[in-house]
Amino acid sequence: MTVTYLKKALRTAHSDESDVRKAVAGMLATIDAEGEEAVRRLSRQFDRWEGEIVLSDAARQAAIAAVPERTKDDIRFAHRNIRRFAEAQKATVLDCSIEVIPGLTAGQKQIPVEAAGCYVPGGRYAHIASAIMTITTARVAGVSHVTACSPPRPGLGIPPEIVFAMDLCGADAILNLGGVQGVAAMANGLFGLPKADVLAGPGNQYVAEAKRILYGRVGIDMFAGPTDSMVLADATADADLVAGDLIGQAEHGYNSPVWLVTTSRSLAEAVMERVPTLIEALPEPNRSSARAAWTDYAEVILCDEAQEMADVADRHAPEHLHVQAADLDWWLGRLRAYGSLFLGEETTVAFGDKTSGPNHVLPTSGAARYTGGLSVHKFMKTVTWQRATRTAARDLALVTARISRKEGMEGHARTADIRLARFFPDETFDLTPADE
Ligand SMILES: NC(=O)c1ccc[n+]([C@@H]2O[C@H](COP(=O)([O-])OP(=O)(O)OC[C@H]3O[C@@H](n4cnc5c(N)ncnc54)[C@H](O)[C@@H]3O)[C@@H](O)[C@H]2O)c1
Ligand SMILES: [Zn+2]
Repeated sequence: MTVTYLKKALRTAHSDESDVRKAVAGMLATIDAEGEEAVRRLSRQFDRWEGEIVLSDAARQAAIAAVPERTKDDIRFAHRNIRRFAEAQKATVLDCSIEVIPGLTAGQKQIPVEAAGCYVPGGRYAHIASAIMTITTARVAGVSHVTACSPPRPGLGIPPEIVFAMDLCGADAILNLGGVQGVAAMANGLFGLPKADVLAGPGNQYVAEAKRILYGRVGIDMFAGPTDSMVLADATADADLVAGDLIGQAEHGYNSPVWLVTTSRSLAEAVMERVPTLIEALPEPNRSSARAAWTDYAEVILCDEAQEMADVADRHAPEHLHVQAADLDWWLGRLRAYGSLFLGEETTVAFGDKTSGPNHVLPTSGAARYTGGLSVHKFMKTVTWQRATRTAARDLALVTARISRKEGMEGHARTADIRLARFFPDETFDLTPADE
């Protein structure tokens, strides 16, 4: 491959992994040992929060009353779209059954988990949309109990718009908790709430690492840490739109990579020229985040042809992938690794982030190589069942006994033997592997 880096990243999402891992593992161990007391202490330490942990009904209603009507309508619009999309997904998650051999019927069933814990990030921005994405999806999947948590603002608690969204989307309980302590409180079932079976939601590197370590004890949606975005653009793309889209996503945080991959040197140069102006025009603290993300993490990659651009995209496996190039159907057919794909300049990643329908909780740091984003499936278990007639049991028992003996598993073999003896007392069977 002959790609040319017009700009190279100085750091990657994996640069400071081991420090974060150590810090988070220590915090989780403390919470395991000391429970709610440790959670309160960490909440004081990281979020300067001294107030109630489980939001009371009165506080919930007070927050809802404080949200302007237009904001409520906007949140309802987004909720409707995200719910409609999740419901369409749910309709594709089906039970099935077949007769595998005559008399042996087997099937799969979809069972939602009992309890979900939804993390709504909020350290820097008030991620209203993350509340909608996680809680709505859990509800559509059929989860019985949904807990949501988000970092409280010192002295104020969770921003009222987030509380409104959590309530609208169906959160049973709301915790004034962020970070590792929020994730652990939901996983461990502290503060009188059920233990979460699945944790979902994006967050910073501490949140993502806490979920990763807890995985196994609980299910998680995926590794969803610092956000990343790639734009694939050819000579037909509009440099202003491309530059704006890159910097728009770079404001997420100092460690949010954005990548431009293009076949057009002149487009790349035009974008790189516009970027500094766009960064400087942002308010603080967004400006500092975007500047750091651009300086340290961004890449601009020049390719010879579209096929090569697609290969670069597949290797990065970006969370968000935005094609601003000719022949959108070709790209849709060709691209293999992304969390969510945006086709054409009429849409943009921010539409997906906030309102359009497909989920915005997506795999980051290359996790799109092996998983898609949050969907109803992540809150459901595909389980299987089987039942047999005596005729089918006869065929199955013979083979099971012989394979079990080949494996050295005599106990297994005897569960087959006894059935043959019970169900077919007048017959004799050769239950040793044929070649012995
Ligand atoms: N992948 C996605 O779908 C997606 C979507 C939206 C946002 N995001 C990401 O979510 C993240 C939001 O980050 P945020 O920080 O604003 O909010 P956050 O809620 O994820 O994290 C805030 C919490 O981090 C904890 N914390 C802060 N510093 C710490 C430290 N030194 N040690 C231990 N814990 C510490 C605090 O307890 C605080 O409550 C961003 O990285 C953004 O890119 C991802
Ligand atoms: Zn975004």
